[in-house]
Amino acid sequence: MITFENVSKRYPDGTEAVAGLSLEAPDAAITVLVGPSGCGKTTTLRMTNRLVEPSGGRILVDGADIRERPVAQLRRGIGYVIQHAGLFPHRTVAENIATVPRLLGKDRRAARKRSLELMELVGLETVLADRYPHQLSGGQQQRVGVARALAADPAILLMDEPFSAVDPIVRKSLQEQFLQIQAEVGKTILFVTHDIDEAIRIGDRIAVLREGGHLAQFAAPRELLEKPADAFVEQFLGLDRGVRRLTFISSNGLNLRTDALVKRGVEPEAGQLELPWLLLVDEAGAPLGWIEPRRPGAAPIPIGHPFRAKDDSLRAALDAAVLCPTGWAVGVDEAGRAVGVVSQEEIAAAIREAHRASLEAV
Ligand SMILES: Nc1ncnc2c1ncn2[C@@H]1O[C@H](COP(=O)(O)OP(=O)(O)OP(=O)(O)O)[C@@H](O)[C@H]1O
Repeated sequence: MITFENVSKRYPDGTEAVAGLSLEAPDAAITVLVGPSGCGKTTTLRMTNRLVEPSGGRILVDGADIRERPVAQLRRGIGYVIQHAGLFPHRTVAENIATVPRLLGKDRRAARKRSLELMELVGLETVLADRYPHQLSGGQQQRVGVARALAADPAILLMDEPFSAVDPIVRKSLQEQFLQIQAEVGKTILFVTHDIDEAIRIGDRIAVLREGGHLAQFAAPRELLEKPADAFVEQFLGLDRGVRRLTFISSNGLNLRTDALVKRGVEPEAGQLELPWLLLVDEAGAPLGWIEPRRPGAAPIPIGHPFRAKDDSLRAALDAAVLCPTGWAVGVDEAGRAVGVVSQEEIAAAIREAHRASLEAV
């Protein structure tokens, strides 16, 4: 656990970068520091590995003041990933990753073996091991940066905007993979970003900072979206926080109807002819499109995208319903077979129900 106790930083020119920051970053969790430019996120991160010394307060790792340990020893237990990866340009990928193990005295072969293992962990093909950083894409470089930070198996990872130098699609895949890696390695992570969507996607806890390094709110993502502490946090979260909080509510409480499913080549039953729409499925149960029983022979209407009935959120179900011209969402199982359909109206009722339950829980 990393504990900030009333930490402040005033730079020599008088800039108040961080003011009275107190928070606890729990073990094996991702704590995100988010806020507008200049609010002291990087300063806070760099105080944790003593690249910057606080002007006041204390930082503790597992209860011990970080000033009581030699800096080199402290940093050995802390991996650091920065924007643009910060790789050594004249070292190959494998050599970059092996930097710290080599410094710690690991022999060349063992260090290379570890590099290759880490490349696999972060989703890099090992054929890239002997390339130089400039021969990699931005996303690949970021992965090398993460692998290098993990190389000495530190308990703590500090990550400063690690995914911000790549395009949104690569960024999303880096985020997803990062979450998978974290599920495996369970590090205590402090992650800086200015992007609230990234914070909500990856954070277990989110610290929203405002100008001058003041902590505006420290909460889990769902709580942040449901109960922003003040107008600043609310504005920072953006206009669609109502829809985004549905990401944290499971869709498995939705009542999926199965009477609207009809197999290809099978005549609809009498009761089905009363329904406005029927979902045509193939022999294996995969959705093919919507048909109108009153207009036999018309081409099926595409379903848009389905949602995973067991594990997707209400947000995914709602999105599927609003994207489809029929206003119905198709729920599928892990094999992509339709398990039922649900209307926008029923999803809206489930949202109201979830809202009421969360108000009652307060
Ligand atoms: N070495 C320094 N000397 C003086 N002022 C500094 C120094 N480093 C940072 N600052 C100032 O401290 C404040 C906080 O900077 P910091 O880099 O911690 O913010 P940030 O939230 O990480 O910003 P960004 O999102 O733009 O990277 C800013 O006003 C910045 O100009």
